[in-house]
Amino acid sequence: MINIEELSITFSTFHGKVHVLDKVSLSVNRREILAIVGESGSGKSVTAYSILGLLDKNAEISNGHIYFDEEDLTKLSPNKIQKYRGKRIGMVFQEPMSALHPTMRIGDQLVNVIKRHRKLSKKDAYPIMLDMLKDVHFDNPEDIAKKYPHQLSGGMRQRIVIALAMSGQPELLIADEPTTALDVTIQAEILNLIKELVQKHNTAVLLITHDLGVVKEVGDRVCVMYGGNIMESGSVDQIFESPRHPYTKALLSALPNHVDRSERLQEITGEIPDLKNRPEGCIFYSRCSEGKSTCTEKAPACMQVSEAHHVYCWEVHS
Ligand SMILES: Nc1ncnc2c1ncn2[C@@H]1O[C@H](COP(=O)(O)OP(=O)(O)OP(=O)(O)O)[C@@H](O)[C@H]1O
Repeated sequence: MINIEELSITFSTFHGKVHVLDKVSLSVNRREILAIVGESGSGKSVTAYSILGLLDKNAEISNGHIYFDEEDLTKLSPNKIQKYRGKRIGMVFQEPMSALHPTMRIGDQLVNVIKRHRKLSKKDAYPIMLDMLKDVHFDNPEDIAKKYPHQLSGGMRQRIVIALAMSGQPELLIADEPTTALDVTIQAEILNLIKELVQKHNTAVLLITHDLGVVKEVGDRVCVMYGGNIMESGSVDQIFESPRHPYTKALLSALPNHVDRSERLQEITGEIPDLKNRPEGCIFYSRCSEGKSTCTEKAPACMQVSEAHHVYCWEVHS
C-alpha cells in the first residue's frame, strides 16, 4: 500500500540544518496496522506528515521515496498531493476539535465531505452520512447529525473525526496519537473502532504513538524509532516477546510492569543527540549499554533476524 524507501528529511533552521529523518524505510500493507513508536522527537510525526505532503516549509526531502500504489509522492506537486489527502489517505490527529468546524452541525460536515469525495448530491450523501455515523457506533445517527461539536464528549468527537477520515473510503489511514487526548476509559473504544474499520474496509493504518499499551492493543507490526532512525521492526509479538535492539529492550524493561507490558513508554536515561550533528555511527550509541567501537564508526546495517523482524544494530550482527 505504502512503501517508504530510505527517506531523509532535513529542516533548515536559524541554527543550521537539522537532519531529523535518516534513511527511514518502512511499508504498510492493506488491512494492517503498523504502529510507529518512539520517544518525543524521534521523527514519528515528520514521517507521517511527509506522506501527507504536509511538512513545514523549511523541510527538504534530501533522500528517498514514498511510494503509494507505485506513485512516488515525493515527486508530486502540492496540488496533486492534495488530491490524495482526505480521499485516498485519511487522517486522524490527537485533538479532534482541530479537525472539526466548531459552528457547523456534525451531519452537514460529514455530508460536505462525502459529497466532495464521492461526487454525490446532498440528497444522496445524507443516507451515507447516517450509515457512517452507525459505523462509528452511534445508534442514534439522526440526533447526532443535528448536534454541534461542542455538544459532544471528546471520545464522541474523535469518533466523528474517524467517520470524516473514512468518508473518502481511503486506502490508508494515518492516525497520529489518536487517543492521547482522551480519557483512559475511552481509549480502548477508539482503538477497537479503528481495528474494526480496518477489517471492514480493507484499510491500511499507520498509527503513531508513544504508548506501548496502544501498540499492544491494536498493532499488527511495529517500527521502533529513535533520533530519526528505525531501530527495529517486526510483528507485535516479535518486538514484545523477543526484542533484539538495546533501545527496544531498554524501553520494554523501563516499563513499571514489564510482564504486562501494556504501560506507557517511559523515558530512558540520557538524551537524543543533537540532530544538527548526527554521529557517524549509531545514533543510539551514547545511551547504549551494549555499544562497542564499531558502533561509532558507521551506522548499523539492517539485519534480518527472522521473517519480517529487522534490527539496525552492530551488536546483533556479531
Ligand atoms: N519545522 C521544523 N523545524 C525544525 N525542526 C523540526 C520542525 N518540525 C519538527 N522538527 C524536529 O524534528 C524532530 C522530529 O519531530 P517529530 O514531531 O516527528 O517527533 P515525534 O517523534 O513525533 O515526537 P512527539 O511525540 O513529541 O510529537 C524533532 O527534533 C523536532 O524538533
